Amino acid sequence: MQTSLNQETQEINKTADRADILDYLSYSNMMEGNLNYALTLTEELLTLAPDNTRAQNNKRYYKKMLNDRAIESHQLASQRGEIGVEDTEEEIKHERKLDDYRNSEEFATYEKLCRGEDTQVSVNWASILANQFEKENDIDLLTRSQGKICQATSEEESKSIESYNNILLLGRATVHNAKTGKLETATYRISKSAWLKDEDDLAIRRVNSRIEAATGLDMSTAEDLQIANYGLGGHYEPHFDFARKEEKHAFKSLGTGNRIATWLTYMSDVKAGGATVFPYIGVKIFPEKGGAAFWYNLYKSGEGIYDTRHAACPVLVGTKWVSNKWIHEKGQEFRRRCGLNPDE
Ligand SMILES: O=C(O)CCC(=O)C(=O)O
Ligand SMILES: [Fe+2]
Repeated sequence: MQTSLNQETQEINKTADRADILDYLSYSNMMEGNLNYALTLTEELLTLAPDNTRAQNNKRYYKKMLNDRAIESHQLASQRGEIGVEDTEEEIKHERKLDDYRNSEEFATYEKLCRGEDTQVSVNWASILANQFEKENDIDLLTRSQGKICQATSEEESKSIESYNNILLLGRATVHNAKTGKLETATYRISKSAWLKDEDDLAIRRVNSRIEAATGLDMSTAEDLQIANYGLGGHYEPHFDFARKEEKHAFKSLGTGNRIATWLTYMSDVKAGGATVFPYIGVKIFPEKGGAAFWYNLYKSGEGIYDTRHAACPVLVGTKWVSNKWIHEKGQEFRRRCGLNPDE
């Protein structure tokens, strides 16, 4: 809401009603205990809508609460013999403070792509990738454009993957801490996920076999299929799927090498938001149920492709279901042969 208010202030052609935003924002600030700010917002609302009786009542109520609060802290201070201490400014609780990363150019590009805007693209990476993929794999059942692959799962498969049983398995998604090598939750990844094995369901076996047929890569060393569900605001900020050289412990316990490729299936449409975006190359993929995205994370030399940095944009309306298949290096020796050309 604060972001909406800031945006409305800057907009020339208004896309939202400022009075509505002030109404919601003052209420949420009151609930969080930011009474002074709630009062300021309500006073502004009353300049726009002087007859709004709820705002008139709220103004009286906030003033009374502020007054009670002042009396209470005065009494506490006098009990402690601290009379004369100046009131300090009320600090806004839960205010979103922007850290350096969120002020960075990369983050601005990520947000731009998430809004569906175009950014500068140095190469048409998506089509390069799609062509390379097409050349190496003879498959007719999939059609693709812009790195997207259609019909990766059927309606029935998606339904059975999102079944009640599997929903019960979902837990808060974690990220890998590069320093400790341990998994932990992080505010930059908000979603729920679960790992599903081949033996769990016929649908999983079928999806995995289709990925093997489509990519020509060996699935026996791949990670289990990860299903992920993003609710409102769910997102995963820019990251790499592969482990960088300094992340020595990343996939050590698996013993299957680095993540050579990612196959991402969209199991739902998303009403608004929820795109997968690649900020370095300006690619954005808005989910389409049954579609998939595929990309190599490593060159044939085994070096990481830094252009694959990507993110899951916040879901704005609706809910998003995806499944991830991370394919590993081991077992691909004859399927995707090593190369010495650094750009291959
Ligand atoms: O959900 C998406 O669009 C991308 C998810 C992703 O990048 C991941 O889970 O590693
Ligand atoms: Fe990812």
